[in-house]
Amino acid sequence: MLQAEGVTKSFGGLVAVNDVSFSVDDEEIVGLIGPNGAGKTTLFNTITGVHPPNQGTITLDGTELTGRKPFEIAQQGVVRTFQTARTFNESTVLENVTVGAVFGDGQDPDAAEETARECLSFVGLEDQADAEVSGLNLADRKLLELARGLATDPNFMLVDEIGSGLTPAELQTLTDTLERTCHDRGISVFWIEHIMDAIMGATDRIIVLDQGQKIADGPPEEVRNDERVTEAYLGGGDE
Ligand SMILES: Nc1ncnc2c1ncn2[C@@H]1O[C@H](COP(=O)(O)OP(=O)(O)OP(=O)(O)O)[C@@H](O)[C@H]1O
Repeated sequence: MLQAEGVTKSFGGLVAVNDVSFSVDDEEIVGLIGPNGAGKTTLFNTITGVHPPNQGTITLDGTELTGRKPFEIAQQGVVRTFQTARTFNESTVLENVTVGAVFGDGQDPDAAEETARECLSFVGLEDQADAEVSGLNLADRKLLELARGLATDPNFMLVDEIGSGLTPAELQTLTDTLERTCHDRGISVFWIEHIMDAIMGATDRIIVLDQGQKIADGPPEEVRNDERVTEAYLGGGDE
């Protein structure tokens, strides 16, 4: 279980994350939403060690993550996927995922390739193993990003706006893959997404931030009908 207590992160005078406490249980898939500038990315950065909190604590299965370096946090099994897939375009799909297993999980090359093939199969990209990454469409790049994360053998996955730019069918495939990641592989998923229908349909619980503060935390249908959440989005304007 990931547990955050009273996490605060300021940039100069701006309090981007303000006294936020929450938990993500084992094998739980939790959405993180909120208007632009609410503090979602900053909260992710406090977990991964990119921007350590000024106050508060973050633990994973009782191990203190607060104040540790990003690579140490990654070694604890916390992996993050990015909005824009950070892949090596000149290499093949299989090589990209193998790198995840070698550097993320310390596997030797043969074991890493076997892990990579299994992860590609899990996300449905096994037929593309030998394709160059530069030839993949956007949806497949996002699945590749997930496979790379899975190859590091994580127990906690942070997913950052992976749904943008996809067709409804592609989004459904991605959402199903995230749900299977959580429920079949036992990996907790903490997922920032702006596409409401996707996140409402796929998550066990949703946490809502507004202006750095947590304003709701509950099942999707409860959050959808929460007055504070509606107000935050109306006030936020463009979402
Ligand atoms: N490195 C930084 N230096 C200064 N201010 C920052 C930094 N990172 C974020 N902020 C500020 O912190 C606030 C929260 O930003 P953050 O990116 O976490 O919001 P968000 O909810 O992820 O927004 P979006 O949905 O637009 O990505 C914003 O006011 C932003 O300008």
